[in-house]
Amino acid sequence: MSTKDIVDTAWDAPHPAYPVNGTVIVPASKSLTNRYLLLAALADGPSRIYNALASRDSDLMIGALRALGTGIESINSADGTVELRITPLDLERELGQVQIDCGLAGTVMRFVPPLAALVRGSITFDGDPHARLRPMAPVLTALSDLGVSVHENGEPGLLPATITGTGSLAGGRIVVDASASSQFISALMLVAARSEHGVEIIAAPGTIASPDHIEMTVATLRELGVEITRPTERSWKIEPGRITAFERTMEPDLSNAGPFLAAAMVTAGTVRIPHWPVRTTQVGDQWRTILTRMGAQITHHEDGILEITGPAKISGINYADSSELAPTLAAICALATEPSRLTGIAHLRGHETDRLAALVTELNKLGGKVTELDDGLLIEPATLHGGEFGTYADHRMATAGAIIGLAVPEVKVLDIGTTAKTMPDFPELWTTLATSGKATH
Ligand SMILES: O=C(O)C1=C[C@@H](OP(=O)(O)O)[C@@H](O)[C@H](O)C1
Ligand SMILES: C=C(OP(=O)(O)O)C(=O)O
Repeated sequence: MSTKDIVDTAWDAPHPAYPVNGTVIVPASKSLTNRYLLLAALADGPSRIYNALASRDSDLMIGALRALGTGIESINSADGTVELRITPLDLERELGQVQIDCGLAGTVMRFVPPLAALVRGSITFDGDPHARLRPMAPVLTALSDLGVSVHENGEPGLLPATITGTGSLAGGRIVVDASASSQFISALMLVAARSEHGVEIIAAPGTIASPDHIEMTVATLRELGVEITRPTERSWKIEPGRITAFERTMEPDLSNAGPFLAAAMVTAGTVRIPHWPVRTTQVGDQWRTILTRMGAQITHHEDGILEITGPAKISGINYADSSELAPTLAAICALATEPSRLTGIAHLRGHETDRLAALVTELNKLGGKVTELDDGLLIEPATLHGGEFGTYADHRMATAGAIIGLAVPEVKVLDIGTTAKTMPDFPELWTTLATSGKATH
């Protein structure tokens, strides 16, 4: 059964009788693929992305960039990976009126509007029903502060919105509230080098959500020749200049590696993930620290394979700023023998769904003891039972439900097809891993 056929049905989460023992090739990083795609559109020549992610979020980014005039050719390589050949967009071209579907992709709804300010045309952004609830105000306000014409077509600070680009962006100094998402700062950074005078971005007082993702943006830009300085700890100055065309191979998505590592954790099994990078800007590299603290044995072999063996009993953890790892981590914590406290994740209320509310509701429905905190979750040990696990169009809720189902019989995950956002092959990869232990017993 393909992922498409199982959308909207309850999926019987595999519940193996044996610890898992398998190797999983994890698809490419969403955050890296979508950053490199956007930068290729603005680069000083044609670029190539090897091992690109093929998923709903990357398709939406490709669709948005093509609509703005970027040439993108997708080639299926003999080894099963996807190569993208990108010809940058022509900022002189008159585009007229363009509609962009953002789906539920934060990287499309936040990263592409600043690009729309650089082209010539009237670009309208909209998305899934839930996309209309995700915060947009800081990026729209920043563009307006930079002199760009922004029209909010619905509720203020939300999609749909129209940006009218004139083919150039003067640049300047802006204050951005990044407490609801790091993507507001990343979005402005990604296009800033192509402005006339550069852009200085100052984070407004308060928390900065998912700061690791801003570091990823800075590192990616610097690697392509963009000059960025840090006037203060809370500001970034991006100088005007070229973005160098490139050829890059995408790393596996280490956040999406999380559920497979979790499979080893919750069955006391062993999982191997090839191509784990030695150095990376991905937040998912934190799994090595997090899961070791929770009792796993983890080895990063010289050939690049990360191997994890789960413990007999999972320890609890107090952890701050787990960012997009939080739903997966919460599922592991719900199966731990000690309490856990996940903090610094208030902004998850504005993700694909209100993830704090969704995790409390769905884990507690299965007998869990999860309490919502101001900025996170308290997860106490409890004996879980089977039942339906709702996913609210959120790919990470779906994988969280699958993790619980691996350890608890008769869990049914609603709309497992939502994993297509970043990992369309998840059901097949998961079922293969879930049955991988048998051969060894
Ligand atoms: O820049 C990115 O690629 C992302 C930034 C983070 O967003 P928030 O800062 O909104 O958490 C993360 O959760 C999201 O999955 C991807
Ligand atoms: C928050 C996430 O996605 P988005 O890029 O849509 O913000 C996520 O993938 O966990």
